[in-house]
Amino acid sequence: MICMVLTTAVDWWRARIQSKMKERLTSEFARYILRSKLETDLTGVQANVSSRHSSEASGWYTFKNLLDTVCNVAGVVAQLYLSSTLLSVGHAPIFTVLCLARPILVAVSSKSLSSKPHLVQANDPHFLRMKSLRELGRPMYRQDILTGDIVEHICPEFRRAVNLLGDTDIRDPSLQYQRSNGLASHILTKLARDLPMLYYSANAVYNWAGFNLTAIAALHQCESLLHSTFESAFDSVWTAAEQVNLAKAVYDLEHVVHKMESGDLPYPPLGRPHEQGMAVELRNVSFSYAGSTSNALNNVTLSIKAGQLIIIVGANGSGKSSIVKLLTSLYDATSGSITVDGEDIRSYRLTDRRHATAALTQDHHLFPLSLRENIGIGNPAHVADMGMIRTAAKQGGSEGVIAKQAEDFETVLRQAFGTQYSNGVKTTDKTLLGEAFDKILMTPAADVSGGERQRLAASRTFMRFTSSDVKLVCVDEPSANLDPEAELQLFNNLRLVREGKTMVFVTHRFAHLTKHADLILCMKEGAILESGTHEELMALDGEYRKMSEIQAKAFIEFQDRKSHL
Ligand SMILES: Nc1ncnc2c1ncn2[C@@H]1O[C@H](COP(=O)(O)OP(=O)(O)OP(=O)(O)O)[C@@H](O)[C@H]1O
Repeated sequence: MICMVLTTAVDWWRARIQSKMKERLTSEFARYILRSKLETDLTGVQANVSSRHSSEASGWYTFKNLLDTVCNVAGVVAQLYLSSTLLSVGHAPIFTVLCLARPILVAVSSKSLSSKPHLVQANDPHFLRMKSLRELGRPMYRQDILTGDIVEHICPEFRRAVNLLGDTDIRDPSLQYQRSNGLASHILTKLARDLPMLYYSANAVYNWAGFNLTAIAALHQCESLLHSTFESAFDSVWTAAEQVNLAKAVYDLEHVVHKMESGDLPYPPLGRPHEQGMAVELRNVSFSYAGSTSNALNNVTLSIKAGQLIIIVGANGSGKSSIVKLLTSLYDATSGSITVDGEDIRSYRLTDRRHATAALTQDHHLFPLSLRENIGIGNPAHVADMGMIRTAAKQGGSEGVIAKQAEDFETVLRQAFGTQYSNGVKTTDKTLLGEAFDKILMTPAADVSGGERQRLAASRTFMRFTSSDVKLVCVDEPSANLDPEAELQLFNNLRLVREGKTMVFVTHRFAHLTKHADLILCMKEGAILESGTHEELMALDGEYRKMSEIQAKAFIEFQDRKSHL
């Protein structure tokens, strides 16, 4: 009775601290995983560094499994001791071996992928097609599917893929692997279970003097306990091995392929006054993206002096954005050299290089945070400074966008869902729960248009300019979603904060910018075709002049249309 009370008390106490420990360890691993993910370079993201095996819960389950293993082994030792005291000296080892037979057979014959290094790839074309078609149910495809009126095409195609797949086993590969044990080993393991019973039954018949009924009953009980403890001990040893691998995978995230090289030099270099902006030189730089067979940049040589305003123009795919990605340290050059203020770019600390550059592109996303934080985060040191945030909003042209939102600067676009589910409650129920559920589901998520998103992203970049660390600004066609007036305003505002910064503009609509440019680069097929000032390039009568004239024509047509309206 004392044992029972003690066990219950320990169990109660264990359940309480277990849930607390689980939450703590899981949150700690979640923080670790988040940091690793946030720090992964674009090269790492493209290399698709798998995080399939690294989950927040891994650490906890590893810890729990190791404890279970220790408990199970202790249980086995205790039960072996008990059975040996019940048996005469000669019988104890045989009885133990017979009890061990089944768990050992199960362990030897069972096949598990978990502790083996393995690779899995689905290659059945019908399975892959079925998966792809199933993806089309995601909300991101909804508009294309509705406007394309293709529901009636997708459903039969899905059925066709399923039919073609037939009876192919599509369960998890580890389950498929486990199943393939032969019938003989199956029968053998079943038989092994009865070995101890056979042994003491035979002994009871042939050696009845050495066995009494009480001993048999106690042994029977002991044997069942031993079976289950052995089995769970083996199980927990296997699972612990697997869990340790999973926990290791979380720590491996830290060694993710960060291909970007980082040096030791601080930037700006200590003791060197740095008021003018970053000076950059590219010498015979070639660059190709991971997995790509062709070069995005071929032997590019160019010199950007501190504080200059550079404009890069050229056809689609000519390598303009790739130059920006090298300048903003998103990638390293494949060959050739890039120097910043006279030193190899890779000799500077990567974090310093990133502090010193700011980029405004058309690929920015708004974070699921308040609009205030979305802008303020541009300069984390002043994330709560409403004065600076309002100025940045004005400069980026997002003041009006924010004023339109229900909660002004505090509006959160696409708030992450917390816990949200219902059980047996429908939105149509005329009950308090039904109404509450309806309200939860019907609260529309605030959203903005493409151009408005662009303005908010621009405001974040303006906020970033408030940091005196920024010495190079790269603006890569941020105007794709902006109307011409907003675009002009944005460029003018960007020029106004140019002081002490080198600026690189990539644009297709360069007419109003050229007069401010110190240098214009015209690119074609990954190389710089022409470079110089607007007048010099016009005099060359080449690609730049052609593009410029097409643009001027389009501009005149636009002005004509505007005056007619
Ligand atoms: N992530 C990527 N992976 C592989 N290849 C890429 C990637 N991004 C760009 N490329 C290729 O690199 C080359 C140069 O692309 P880049 O984006 O630099 O051109 P761009 O002049 O900026 O084009 P656009 O005017 O269309 O923006 C193109 O051939 C493109 O297909």
